[in-house]
Amino acid sequence: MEVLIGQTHRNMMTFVSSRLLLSRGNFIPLKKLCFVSGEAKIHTSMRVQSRIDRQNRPLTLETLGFRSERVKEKGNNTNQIGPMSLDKDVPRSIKTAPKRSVPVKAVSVKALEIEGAPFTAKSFLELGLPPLLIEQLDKVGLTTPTDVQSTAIPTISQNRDVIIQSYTGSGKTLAYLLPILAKVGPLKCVSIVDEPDKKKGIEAVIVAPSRELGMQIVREVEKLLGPEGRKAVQQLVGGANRSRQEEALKKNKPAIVVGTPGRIAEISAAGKLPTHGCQFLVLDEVDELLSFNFREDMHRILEHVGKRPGGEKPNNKLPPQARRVERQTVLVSATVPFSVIRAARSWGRDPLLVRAKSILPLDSVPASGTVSVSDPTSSSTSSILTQGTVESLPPVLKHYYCVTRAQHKIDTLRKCVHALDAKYVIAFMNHSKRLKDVVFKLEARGMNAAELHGDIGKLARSTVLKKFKGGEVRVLVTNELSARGLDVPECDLVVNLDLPTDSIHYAHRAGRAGRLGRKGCVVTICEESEVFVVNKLQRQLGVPIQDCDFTDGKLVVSKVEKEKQKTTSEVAR
Ligand SMILES: Nc1ncnc2c1ncn2[C@@H]1O[C@H](COP(=O)(O)OP(=O)(O)OP(=O)(O)O)[C@@H](O)[C@H]1O
Repeated sequence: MEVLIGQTHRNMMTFVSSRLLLSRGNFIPLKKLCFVSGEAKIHTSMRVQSRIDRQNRPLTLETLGFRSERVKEKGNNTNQIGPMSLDKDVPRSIKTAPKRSVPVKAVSVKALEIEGAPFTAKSFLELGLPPLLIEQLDKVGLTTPTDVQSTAIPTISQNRDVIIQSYTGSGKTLAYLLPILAKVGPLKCVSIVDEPDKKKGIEAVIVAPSRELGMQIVREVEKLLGPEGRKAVQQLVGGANRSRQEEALKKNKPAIVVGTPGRIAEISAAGKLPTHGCQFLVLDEVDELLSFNFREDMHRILEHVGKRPGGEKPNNKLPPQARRVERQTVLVSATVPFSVIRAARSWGRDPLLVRAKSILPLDSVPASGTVSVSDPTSSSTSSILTQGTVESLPPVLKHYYCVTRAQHKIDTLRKCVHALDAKYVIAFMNHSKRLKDVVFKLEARGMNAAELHGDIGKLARSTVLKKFKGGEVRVLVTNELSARGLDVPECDLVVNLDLPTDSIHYAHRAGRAGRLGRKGCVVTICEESEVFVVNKLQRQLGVPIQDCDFTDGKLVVSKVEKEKQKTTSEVAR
């Protein structure tokens, strides 16, 4: 069961009984929603389901402990950078909800008695962040929160354990960083006074699965802290000099550390990371962090960062959300398989699943099994097994596949880049040994390319990334290393030269393009014998992947595909 969060006036949230499907294209204010009985065929852009809390009261922002302070907006902002300003062709409702190409049957929908919800905040001011932080956001040109930021910031501010799930490039990093910076470090709320005698340790630990992602998060924090405050954050990523990191910890006494599991666990085991009083533990790309490779390090981190829930007894005289004595755990990913739901339940206290337009208490999510999505290749509304990839793809991304022989793949890639006139291309392969060969062949045909993978050393990795971001390299040929978190906002084309292993890997690779509402394409170049895998992927992801070719410098969608799409849209009508 889920809760719909919509735009109304009195900053309150409530729930809808039954599943409600809204028409794609226009965002409908909640108070305008009404009963729909029987079966109605409507395009779905958002699923709304009911949720009743444990005491059988409807879950509202107030039951979450949130009291919104509407703050008057400060005049007109000329430097507004929001999803809307990035891709003017696409209405907000499409950008914030994944496309489903097939009509689904709506069951009866009850009237909504909602008059207010703060989640369509128009500025960061509305989310209760401290003035110093708002000022800093303004300085770096950030004024409008994305939808997932509008839901996650107030929820985390109310000390809730959460899983943040939202599609790639939707701004999840700031969704957890801002409520942390509101309580920790030099930009925190002035009303938070440190106890004078208390020895200050690390107050927030952020874990990421790769060095690149870790450094990207550090840069984001440093950008907000500014030159004076940047010592409040320390990177603890692998591959960097450990003794320098330990010295910096001792000298600067940072409030926040960001790092990879191995290095954090190593320094913690050496007794040089004072995290026992830590307030926040964030696991970014949590489904990856749960993998076997990280098991031991993650175990140490979970045991030693802050107090685990269930230890000390909370003071019942305080209001519910002020009672918290243990660490707050925030899990983040675009893809949330059931292993993450199970982990959140065992590591957190009454965790919530926070999405761009909904908040879902985890105790209402089934322990295992199916997540219902519409199947784009059939006209039925069958429930299919997904691997947590529902709503993981940016809605504006277009997906294609092109069939070719193995020996023609690189030539097809070159044609694809020209046909789409793509400027920032990331091409994924499964084996790093073959990357060099692809780069060589592309360069031989006059296309600037470079390889990026774990074996080239950290300095070379940084240089290649810098060149790619600077436009010097047009095609970045890489492996799974770059699939998660890599943020190159200009990336307009992702190519799968090898098929990803599953829909989760497809989603993360694809999400390097079409970031924050920008246009982008994903092209999977495969052999005839692999087409069934592409079909399976599109079923699991709930997006159409169209058969295409590159002829006379243009992308041509196959006739059969066009017919299929036509039939689909007729059924939808
Ligand atoms: N409110 C905002 N206004 C403008 N730009 C933003 C805003 N929030 C985030 N961004 C920018 O959007 C881009 C994508 O953000 P981010 O990397 O946090 O996405 P993500 O959801 O974590 O993606 P992924 O799942 O791929 O890691 C970044 O360049 C970030 O600086």
